Amino acid sequence: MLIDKFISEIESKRNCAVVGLDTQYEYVPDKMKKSDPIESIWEFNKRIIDAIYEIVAVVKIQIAMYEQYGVAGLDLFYRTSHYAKEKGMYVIADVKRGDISSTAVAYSKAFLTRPDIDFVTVNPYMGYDSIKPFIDDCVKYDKGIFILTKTSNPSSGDIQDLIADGRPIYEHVAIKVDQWGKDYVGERGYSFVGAVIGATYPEQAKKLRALMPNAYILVPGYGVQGATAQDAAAAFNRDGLGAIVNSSRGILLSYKKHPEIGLEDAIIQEVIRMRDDLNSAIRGDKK
Ligand SMILES: O=C(O)c1cc(=O)[nH]c(=O)n1[C@@H]1O[C@H](COP(=O)(O)O)[C@@H](O)[C@H]1O
Repeated sequence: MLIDKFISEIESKRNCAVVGLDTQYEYVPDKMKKSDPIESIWEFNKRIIDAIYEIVAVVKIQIAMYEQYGVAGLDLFYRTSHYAKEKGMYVIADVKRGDISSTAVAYSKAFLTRPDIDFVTVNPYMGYDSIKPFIDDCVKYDKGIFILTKTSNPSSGDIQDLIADGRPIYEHVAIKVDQWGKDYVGERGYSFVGAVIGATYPEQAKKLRALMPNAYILVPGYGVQGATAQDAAAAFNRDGLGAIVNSSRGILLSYKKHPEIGLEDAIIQEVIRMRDDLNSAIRGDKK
């Protein structure tokens, strides 16, 4: 199962960090900027992937950053996913889809039938029939999903924290994630039905971790959104597994903090710093 191979790859790289390719033209170093934003971003993405693929197992590509450039941007999204896959990386398409089942079937087909995409993010607001087409395709094509459960943003509590039947809605979502994923647990004890929990909510993460012990958790919010490795560690199980931690701007823009070194060196330095920071918080490794 994909989820088992995915875990082995994270273990062999000893790195649960996800590099978020939320790339936009403004992020490209001035020296690399060409008149065509698409080609500039492509060059930037390729150089980042070339720099990281031996030490990082996973990239997350945020589709909104590409869609803002229209059809050429979408083509760039797929060129990027294809390139990362060619380099042996796991690819999460961060698309946050969710709609009635007939539409969800099409959304799922758009991403999960592709060999260059391993996981998608989905929104559970519309309930099980909006998620099931993705689960069916995960079975058919050996893929995985991450279901938004407690998101990292400051307003995530507006709806997710409301109390229903004595507990916050995000806990109800976690219980559903656990139920929906129970039949799809691989050899390593994790299901391909995963969850998203923001690193910015560590207290909630502890409870949620216990409510869905078999879910792999995508943890955004490390770095620019203010969460620390200690915060992110709340989403992990005792086995040191069970979660992956994303940083996008923190890595993409790291070259600005180190003008004295080249782009690749700055990216590698930041990725290694993040990896060691996480391993120290999760397993007590020496930094
Ligand atoms: O699903 C996500 O990845 C996600 C969920 C969430 O709760 N919060 C969150 O920030 N994200 C995504 O994670 C990335 C965070 O980017 P940085 O804040 O730049 O590291 C963006 O692509 C967000 O869309």
